[in-house]
Order: sequence, then structure tokens, then C-alpha cells
Amino acid sequence: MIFMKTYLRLEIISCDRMGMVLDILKKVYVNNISIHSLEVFPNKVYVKVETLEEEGKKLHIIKNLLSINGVLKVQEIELLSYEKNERRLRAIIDAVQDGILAINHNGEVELFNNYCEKIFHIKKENIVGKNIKELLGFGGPIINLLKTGENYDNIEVFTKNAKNSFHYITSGRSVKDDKGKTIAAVASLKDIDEAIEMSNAITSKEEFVFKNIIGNSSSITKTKEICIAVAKSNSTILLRGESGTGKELFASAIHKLSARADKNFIAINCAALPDNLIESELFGYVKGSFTGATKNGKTGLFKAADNGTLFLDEIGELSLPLQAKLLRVLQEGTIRKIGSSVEEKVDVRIIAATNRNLEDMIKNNTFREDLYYRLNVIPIYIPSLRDRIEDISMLVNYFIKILNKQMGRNIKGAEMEFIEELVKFNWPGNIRELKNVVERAMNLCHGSFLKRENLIMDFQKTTNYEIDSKNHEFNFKLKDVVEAAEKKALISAIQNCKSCRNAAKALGVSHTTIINKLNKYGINFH
Ligand SMILES: Nc1ncnc2c1ncn2[C@@H]1O[C@H](COP(=O)(O)OP(=O)(O)OP(=O)(O)O)[C@@H](O)[C@H]1O
Repeated sequence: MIFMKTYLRLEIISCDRMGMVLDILKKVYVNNISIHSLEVFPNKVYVKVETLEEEGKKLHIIKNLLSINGVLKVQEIELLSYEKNERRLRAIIDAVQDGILAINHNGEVELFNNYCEKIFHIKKENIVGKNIKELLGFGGPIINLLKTGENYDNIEVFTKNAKNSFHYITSGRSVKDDKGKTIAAVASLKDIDEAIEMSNAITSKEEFVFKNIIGNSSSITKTKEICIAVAKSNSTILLRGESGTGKELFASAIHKLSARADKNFIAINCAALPDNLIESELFGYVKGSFTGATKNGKTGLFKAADNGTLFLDEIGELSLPLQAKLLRVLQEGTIRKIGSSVEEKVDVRIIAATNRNLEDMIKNNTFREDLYYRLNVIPIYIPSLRDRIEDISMLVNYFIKILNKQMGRNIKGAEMEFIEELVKFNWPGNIRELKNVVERAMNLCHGSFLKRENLIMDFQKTTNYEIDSKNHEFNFKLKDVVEAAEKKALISAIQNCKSCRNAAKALGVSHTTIINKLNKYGINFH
């Protein structure tokens, strides 16, 4: 059984005179009563003492206090004013629909409100006074905040301890002493599901889904409207557009706007894998179906995307035999794992994407016409950046904001001349290239705003690598000639193919070889 200490609290009203508080303390002391707290105001003193068991003793001390010269009134009260403030504050902290957690300089929990109990599945009495690491392990931005003193905003945290896992959004503030040293930390926390619910409540689903597709030019707005209109149907969509225009972002947005939103969205890049791997990735295989197959077999991506959406990126890179297999799946609505004779039904919405001219490929017999018609049910054209230059400024600000967080910078924006320069460029790599240009400029920028001189554009530089064979023909050693030819081939391949993987394919080398060579020759390509 727990015995709670009880207290007697007295309000002593007196005239204002020197030594009054000392006289009160002496009276309490000579009566052998232990003082718990004392508050002093002009004409008023509050004392909190351990409860006096006998009523007679209580009356005795009150009488004693009244006998002090200048004491006008002594009465029993319920709470001292600091206690009232503290209880009011605790009631507010417990009532808010956010977690509030405070730790001292040793990492010991000092404050843990009711909402925190809900997030961490632990009662405050079991954690207050203990080290926060008992709850969070060594992870958790609040632990870092104590070390660095650097405040943070809206960080998503997913951690586990032996019993539970926790997923929340948190912001933290350091508490500093007069010298600026961090002596404590306070964090607010919001359960991730509630944060999403709140965000959905204030933003329409469309706004929420397109939040990370920046731009309000008429062409991108029209594209967004088309996506909203077609998202609800199950028809196959073919996204057309140059590399880096955001085809994958749009595919994911269409999925989120569809009735399949709570099922899987699975993306596969058809250019990234060799034929045999794509086949096993897409359709899966039964155990022991080929050398190197894992012993339990594999579920293919079609099956994993059942009732959801499968995004087939760079569909133009699919070989003719695989095109035939894909066509069969689209026609029959069934798949057959490699090594199996069993047909399995799947319900998958296909969104395909390409930056290739499929119509030309059909003429050259490198793309099947029947597959083209199956995929091209709803074609959507994603505009290239050069056709919506009015979005450049907005995109630059967006990338500065997200890169500031990633790079720990605090750049405020870009100067007008910087944007004017970007608007003149023709952006073969589209938004992906713009993001790289902004990142590079941020690395070179020492002020608060990006300036024209911070700009380095990719493809203007590439001409530097070309060799002038007339001047150097006879000065080169064989090694130099080979290297120069290699550089030239690399530059031409990346300019034409626009992705490292495609360039690797065109040159007949591996993706890793391309990356190594680009690094070796200092060719900047992203
Ligand atoms: N409108 C946009 N707003 C913000 N970021 C964008 C936008 N469009 C594209 N991006 C960013 O540009 C990069 C390239 O986008 P994405 O991969 O979707 O392009 P893609 O057209 O699928 O390219 P590829 O054809 O080379 O696969 C990504 O980092 C993406 O987040």
C-alpha cells in the first residue's frame, strides 16, 4: 500500500515589515514542524508544511503565527500559487492532442504527457525519471538534439524497441542556459496516422497527391487534370514524355487517385534488367525451375501488384520475346510462373511509360504493333521542361527547400539573373537535370541567394572533352587516342540515350563500367 504524504497549507496576511518572514520561519521551527515550501509576496506569505496529525497542534501553530507582531490573518488554503500554476500547466499539457516530451541534460525524462503514453504504449510513471534511451534506444532525434543543440521540424521517425514499434512526426527545441549551452530538450510528437488524417482533412485528395508535382503552367495543370479524370478507370495508360519529365511521379499519382490506392504500386524499369531477369521479376518462378533460382521459388511483380498498379517504365526497351509474353498477360489476364504450367488470374492495372518513339519502333519492327495498341488505350503526354519554362522559378524554389534540408543549408532563394539564365537553356534532361543544376549551384553559393555565377550547366561543358584531331593527331600516344575516343563515345551515348543504363546498353558494357568511366574522365552526368 502506498502512503501519500499530506500537507497543511497556510496563507499568512501581514503588514509589510522587515524580518516578518524570519519571524514566521522561527515560529514554525520552534514548533518542530518540517517546511515543504514557502512563497513570499508583499503582505502575504504562504507556507506548506507536513500535515499535523492532531487538530490541537494545528490550532496551536495558527495561534502562534497570529501572535507575531504585524500578522493580521492566518487561514488554511488548498494550494500554494506555484502549485496551482503547475497543475494548470500539466492539465493543459495532458489535454493537447500532441505528444510533449521533455528531457534534462542527462537524458532523463522530466515530462511525458498523456498523448505520449498513447504513442509509446507506456504509462508516464514508468518512464518519468528514467533515461530516454530505455524507450528509444540510441535513435530518436531528441537524443541528437541534446548533443548538437540544433532544433528540428517535422521529422518522420520509425523506431522499435523489444516490445513495440513507434511511427510519428516530431519537432524538437533545445533549452539553453545563459551561455547558450544546451541543458535540456523538448519535443512535440504526432502519431503518423493522425498526422496523415489531419493533412487529408485540410487538403483535398488531389492537392495532396500532386503536392510533390510542382508547376502551375497551363500544360502541367492540364496533364494533372487528365490524370484525375482517368485515374478512376481501370484502363491501361501509356505515359509519353522525355526522360526526367516526371513520368514515374505521375504514374504514382494516378495510382493514389485510383480505387486501388490502398493496394500495391509496383514499379519496374524495363531497361535496368537483362531479359531473363525481367521475366522472372515480372512473372516469378517455381522452385528449381532454373540454375540460380532460389529454392522456394519467387512471386513475380504481377502477382505482388494484384489488385494494385504495375508501372512498367521504359517499356520501349523490352525485347520482342518479352513483348509477346506481356501481350499474352494483358490479353488473358493470367500469368504463368517460369517452370509452371498453372495459369494464375491477376487483376493489375498497367501504367507503361516511354521516352522512345514507339511508332518509329513499330516501323523498324522493334516494337509489336498489337502490344502498342493494348498499351496505348489512354496516352498521356508529359510536357518537357522547355515547354513550360514558366514553372522553372517555382521548381527552383522547391528544390532549394528540399535540398536545404538534405544539405543542412539555409539558402533563401535565387536571384532573378539566375532564373533568367535557366529559362534560356533547352533542358534535354528536364526536371532531373534542373534539380542537379540547383544542387550544384547550392554547393557553390556562399550567400543567401543563388547567383548567376553559381551556375554550371551540364551539356555546355561536354564540348570541352571533344578532341581536335587535326591539331593533336600525331602528338597522342595510343593510350591517349583510345581514351579520347572512349570519352567521345561516352559523351555521345549519354547525350543520345539520356540515362546511364541506356548508354551502357548502347555501348555494350555494364552500368557499373559506365559509371566508373564517367568518374575516370570527370564527365558530369546525372
Ligand atoms: N513536376 C515535378 N515536380 C517536382 N519534381 C519533379 C517533377 N517532375 C520530375 N521531378 C523529379 O525529377 C526526377 C525525375 O522524375 P521521374 O523519374 O519521374 O522522371 P521520368 O520521366 O520517369 O524519367 P525517365 O524517363 O528517365 O525514367 C525525380 O527526382 C522527380 O522527383
